[in-house]
Amino acid sequence: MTAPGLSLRGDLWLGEQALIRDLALDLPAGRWSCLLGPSGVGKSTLGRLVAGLPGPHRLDGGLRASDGAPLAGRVAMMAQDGQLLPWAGAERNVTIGARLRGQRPDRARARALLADVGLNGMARRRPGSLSGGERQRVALARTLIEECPVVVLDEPFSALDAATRLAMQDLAARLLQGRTVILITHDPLEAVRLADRAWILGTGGAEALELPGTAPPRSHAQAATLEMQASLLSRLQGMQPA
Ligand SMILES: Nc1ncnc2c1ncn2[C@@H]1O[C@H](COP(=O)(O)OP(=O)(O)OP(=O)(O)O)[C@@H](O)[C@H]1O
Repeated sequence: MTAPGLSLRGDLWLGEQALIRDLALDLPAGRWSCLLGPSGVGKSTLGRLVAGLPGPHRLDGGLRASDGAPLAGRVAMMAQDGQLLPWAGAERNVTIGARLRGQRPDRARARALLADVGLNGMARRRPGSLSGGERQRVALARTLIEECPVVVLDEPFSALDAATRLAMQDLAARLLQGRTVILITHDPLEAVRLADRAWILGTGGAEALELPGTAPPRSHAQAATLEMQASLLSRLQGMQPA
């Protein structure tokens, strides 16, 4: 599996509403690109566009993969709300992609991933009997089991406590090594820990961020990480509507 880079150009529209003008994003192949920005700016819309999900969104300058091949079938997305099937247990939720494609589900891999995300012994539990953070980890396992070269993670760790969040960030960084990952997050520390590249999206386009010179995943305790987190938080605070 070779992961392509992605190029996004032009204005992002949702129906008749222009969300972001003049996007010019080059997401490097096999790396983590992080998108931040105020609520409602269009980050999830952009994620859904990359994932090829249906909807009234469009990017009028185009979305291209660096290898020139279509993206269809090469993107896995973990949506903000997880979108688990309420009637299926955790393991069946994790293997739903294979089932829908008519393939034999890899149950052993699903159980191993559930154990990796800290849900050992919960394979049969339905979403309704899981906490919000546990549901989010089932959705993460479902994304990780797909062998897609491009992965969109839309606020994947938002429901987790701080320690579990750090552990899941490290797990995702390890298991998604070599994939082209788009991480949408509101958490400046998460962005600084995981990103190879990062941008703040606004209605006028994307502003690239300077990141520490070390390779991700970066320690949450390093001075450079904490300094960058603080400065990013101040910038995001300045972008909120009064
Ligand atoms: N199905 C929809 N129909 C109409 N408008 C929508 C729909 N989904 C989103 N929007 C609007 O599109 C805009 C962008 O939404 P989007 O979810 O992409 O923002 P976001 O940056 O991901 O926000 P957040 O950080 O709060 O998740 C918002 O103004 C939102 O109200």
